[in-house]
Amino acid sequence: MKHVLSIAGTDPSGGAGAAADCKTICAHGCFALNTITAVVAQNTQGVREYMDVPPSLIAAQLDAVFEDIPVHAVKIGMVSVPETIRVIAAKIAQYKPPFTVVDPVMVATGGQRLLAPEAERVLQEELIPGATLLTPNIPEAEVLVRRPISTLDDMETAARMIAAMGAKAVLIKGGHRIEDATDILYDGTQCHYFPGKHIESTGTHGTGCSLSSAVAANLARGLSLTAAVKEAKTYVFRGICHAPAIGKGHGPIHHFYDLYHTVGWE
Ligand SMILES: Nc1ncnc2c1ncn2[C@@H]1O[C@H](COP(=O)(O)OP(=O)(O)OP(=O)(O)O)[C@@H](O)[C@H]1O
Ligand SMILES: Cc1ncc(CO)c(N)n1
Repeated sequence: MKHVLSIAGTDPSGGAGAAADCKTICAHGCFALNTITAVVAQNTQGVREYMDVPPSLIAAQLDAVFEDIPVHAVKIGMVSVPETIRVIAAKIAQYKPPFTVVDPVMVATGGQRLLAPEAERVLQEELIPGATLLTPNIPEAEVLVRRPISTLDDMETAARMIAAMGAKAVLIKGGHRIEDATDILYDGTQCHYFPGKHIESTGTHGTGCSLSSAVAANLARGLSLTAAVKEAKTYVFRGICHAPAIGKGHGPIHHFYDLYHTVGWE
């Protein structure tokens, strides 16, 4: 069985962050490991407040996992402040997991910031260069490239520009588009399109967390980057289609726990 580590903030309403990551990783037949970066009081209606976990405790969590259990892939989500980013980057450089998928979480669905403004540059300089794959949504990509993105051509250009910042590959997610939900992957050589219909739904809380965790799990399972992204997008699309009506705001997607059956623990 493959072990996938989520490094993320919490969501007590279970739709985003560490909870979404764990559900997704388990649904992909992998074993979910956790490191918490911030304790967030949020629900389907928005973020109320949060407290960052001290960097020494983040380091201790990561040491506890890496010294004990082989990690086949890592997914990094909410990193909040420069000190959090620096400690995670140092531990990734120390333990060198085979795959590191970075979701550069900046703003929650309700508009609340989850990344301090002064952390944007640190994320770009210290976390992007170690990433196997960076998965910004359109607003996050706009912050990174400092220009507006509206067309698919803009997305392609942005993906190439972000790859030039040091990520091996970049997936710009199209969930914020209105005409469709096409995602574009730049793999360091060429762009691949992952077309998708935009579904009008309130069950889209944590789609980004689930997508990046699904890609990390698929890479750990041995899929190629393009296959890992294709399967992950299908997983999230189906999750939105079958979203349970939970909460009064933007609810979670459905997770398919019967997708992969583990027949042995090798
Ligand atoms: N309404 C939608 N219809 C179809 N696909 C969607 C929709 N919303 C998001 N997706 C898909 O879900 C994945 C995540 O994309 P999105 O742009 O929503 O990420 P995000 O903004 O980081 O998510 P989060 O809500 O967790 O912050 C992508 O594959 C995207 O195409
Ligand atoms: C902890 C956390 N990470 C990411 C997001 C973005 O969906 C969120 N709302 N909360």
